[in-house]
Amino acid sequence: APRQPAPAAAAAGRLGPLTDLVVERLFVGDEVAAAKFGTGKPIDDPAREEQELAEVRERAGALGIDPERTARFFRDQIEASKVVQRGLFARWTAHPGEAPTTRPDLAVIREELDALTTRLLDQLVATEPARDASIACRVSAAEAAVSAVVLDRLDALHRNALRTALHSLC
Ligand SMILES: O=C(O)C(=O)C[C@]1(C(=O)O)C=C[C@@H](O)C=C1
Repeated sequence: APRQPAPAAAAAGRLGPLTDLVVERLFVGDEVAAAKFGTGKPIDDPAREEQELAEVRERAGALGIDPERTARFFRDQIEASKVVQRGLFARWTAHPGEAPTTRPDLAVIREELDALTTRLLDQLVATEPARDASIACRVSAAEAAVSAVVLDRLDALHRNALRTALHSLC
């Protein structure tokens, strides 16, 4: 069964709180997979993605952070969710006994994703000065990622997804 989305444990460093939200969103990907698996509903929903990206571009502008950079960050989060979903679909197809037995409501899950978007935007604002092209940013990102992997006990699939999610952070 997919892990229930829970607040991630506190990852280390100045990018820790942002990374915790990123991990929380990855685990919502488990819920999305459970909502779609066996229904014929495709993992990719380009219209929903465009709506999410348009929304964050607009809100980024209002928050005083770069709209295109913010959209790129969310594109990475969406791609990471798809890494999780594809991996779980493959796992559940190969091992039907591991497939979820209850199907969550995608509409409810999307409300959770929308709530996470607001919190992620707040953290993008808070970390904006730290997210430059510096070595210090990369060290902070690595510190946060490594601690999240350990504290949240991320398996190989979620570790890969986390790498995708943090790809353009610095
Ligand atoms: O809402 C969905 O259907 C999801 O699969 C979640 C999500 C996302 O991460 O926001 C990921 C892939 C889809 O293409 C659209 C959105």
